Amino acid sequence: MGYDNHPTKVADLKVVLLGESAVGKSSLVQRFATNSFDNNRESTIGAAFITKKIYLSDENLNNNSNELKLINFQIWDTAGQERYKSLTPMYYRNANVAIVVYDLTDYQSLKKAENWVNELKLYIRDNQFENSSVSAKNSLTIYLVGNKLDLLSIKENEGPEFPLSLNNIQTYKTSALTGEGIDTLFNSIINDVTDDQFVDVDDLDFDKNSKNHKNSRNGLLVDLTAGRGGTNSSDGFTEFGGCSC
Ligand SMILES: Nc1nc2c(ncn2[C@@H]2O[C@H](COP(=O)(O)OP(=O)(O)OP(=O)(O)O)[C@@H](O)[C@H]2O)c(=O)[nH]1
Repeated sequence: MGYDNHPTKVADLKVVLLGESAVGKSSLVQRFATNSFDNNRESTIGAAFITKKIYLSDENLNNNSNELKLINFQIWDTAGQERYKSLTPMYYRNANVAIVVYDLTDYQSLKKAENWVNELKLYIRDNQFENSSVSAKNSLTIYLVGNKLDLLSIKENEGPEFPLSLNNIQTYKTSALTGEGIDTLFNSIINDVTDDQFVDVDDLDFDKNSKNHKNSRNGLLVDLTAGRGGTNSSDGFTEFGGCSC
């Protein structure tokens, strides 16, 4: 099957990034979206919104049904500065995935990540209480990410010791600077998307004329035309909407 074919199934995946300021949330998103890194990134104001399409190639699928699946990542990159904290529930509400980021070289940022995980657990508990039959479509999965792996020397230990409350959370180590660990993190997120999160394209108004530039990366077909918007002072976007980055 050729990849000029259109996807047969599509899943919208709402992702939110949370964590202390300067741990590298925006840099992780940039690495994922455009496989690039910006040394002079400015702190996010409010939140930034980025979209990214990932096509799942045949070898990613556990069946021989000639299906091409598409995951539409809708990523909210929140500002880590304390003054924006009260806005954050607005972004994790209705999210499918929360990526809680800390800096592997900064113990305080791990404590902050622990606070976020506890807040998210309370949200999940209350949400499940309200909806007794929660499907994967409307549940929230937490991924804990220690970033700046490149700053840990081989001799050093594996980063700060984990508080017990974080023991049952999936954890990953990344470097937005080198790209190490980014594919592992996002492949896990993709693998955790369940069948009931996909809808048949026949049921959607899919734009059959859209042209996507696809690139093979670790078995995934990656659409390099990521869109972004939001209020990040470094790129000057002041409203939501698609533009190339
Ligand atoms: N060495 C190293 N530096 C990184 C890495 N990721 C980000 N940085 C740097 O850390 C600083 C903060 O990165 P950001 O991506 O802006 O951090 P943030 O968590 O989005 O910060 P806020 O927007 O304030 O919440 C920048 O100077 C980045 O260049 C990494 O993996 N390794």
